[in-house]
Amino acid sequence: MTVDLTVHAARQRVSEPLLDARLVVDRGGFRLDLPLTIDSGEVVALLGPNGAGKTTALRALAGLLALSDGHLTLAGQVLDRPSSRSWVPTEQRPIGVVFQDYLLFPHLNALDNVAFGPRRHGLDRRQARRQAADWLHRMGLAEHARRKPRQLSGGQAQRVALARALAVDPALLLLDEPLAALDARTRLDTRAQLQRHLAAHPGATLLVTHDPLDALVLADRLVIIEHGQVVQEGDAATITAQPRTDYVARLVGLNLFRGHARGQTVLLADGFRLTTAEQHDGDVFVAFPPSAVALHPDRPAGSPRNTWPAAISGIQPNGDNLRVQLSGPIEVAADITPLAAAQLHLVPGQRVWAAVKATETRTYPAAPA
Ligand SMILES: Nc1ncnc2c1ncn2[C@@H]1O[C@H](COP(=O)(O)OP(=O)(O)OP(=O)(O)O)[C@@H](O)[C@H]1O
Repeated sequence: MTVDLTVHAARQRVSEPLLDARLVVDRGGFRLDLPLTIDSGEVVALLGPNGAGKTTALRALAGLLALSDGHLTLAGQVLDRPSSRSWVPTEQRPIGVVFQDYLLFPHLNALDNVAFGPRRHGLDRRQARRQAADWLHRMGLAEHARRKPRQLSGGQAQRVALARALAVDPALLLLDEPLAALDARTRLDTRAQLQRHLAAHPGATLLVTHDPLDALVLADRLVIIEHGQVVQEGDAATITAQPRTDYVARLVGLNLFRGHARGQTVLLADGFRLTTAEQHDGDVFVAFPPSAVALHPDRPAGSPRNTWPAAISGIQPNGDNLRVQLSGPIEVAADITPLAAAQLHLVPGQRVWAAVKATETRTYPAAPA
């Protein structure tokens, strides 16, 4: 009988996510209420605009902020549950943290920075250093072991910080904007290396980032929060195909409108009508990429298109193209080539005609599936 129960309990444990949390934190007038589960080996990216609650969530997980309600369970251990007054302090949580600005100890060399974690977890100096040397080797930093942080490049320092976090074999790895402080080139290399190390990490990983590319490359699943609440969650392909808020649409580089569909016509709240390729009935989102928006000096001929007069409110470089912000009956972004911009003599304030083919739009129901 006892054996059966044990087996049952073990099976239950296997099917449970490694991290199982509902993070409720009240801070002044702000409330975070974030259900969050992460499986072993899974990388989840937490995205959101400024002030959405990402740092609050990280701090609650790390034990730097107490939950007001909800629970936080990691590898079967309750780390924080206000209702049962359960609380495990930061230093006893099996969690590794990598911050944007590395936070390495400036007076310790790379080896001792990495050895710090294992030392704190009870290994003696020699064992801790051996473990640290092994991690530096895996990170391709063996020859930099004796260097102080100021003698390392940004990318190297970030890898030392990652080695330090992983050296304690954490059940949960927290990455707070880990690539934000790096220049573009280093970022590319470090992102690729990080991807390899995360794939090998058996624990759960939560990556907080503003950068959609980091999230798309590094994460298995995206959780997007706004005002302390989840607004969208899923894999990159689903979110990219069907954004559900303006923030998510901008994140994935799409123009997004909400309206009421009847057949191939969608009536937006301000009375503007968009013609779509697909037929729908009811509340829908209509999305199209900036590259689908064509600009013309005069009203374009041919009618099965959406056309409207617009004014140019901004122009910025965007990769090899220019991203043009348009105001008018609807606000959209358009991507055009520098050559087209020169031919149209585009300047802010100028009036143009915008056009989007119905076949370039995607329409999907606004009520969550
Ligand atoms: N020490 C504090 N006391 C009270 N409110 C706070 C405190 N720190 C942050 N807040 C509030 O909590 C909310 C969430 O902030 P948080 O820093 O978690 O957002 P974030 O998503 O990390 O933003 P960012 O991307 O700008 O770092 C904000 O409304 C902020 O004003």
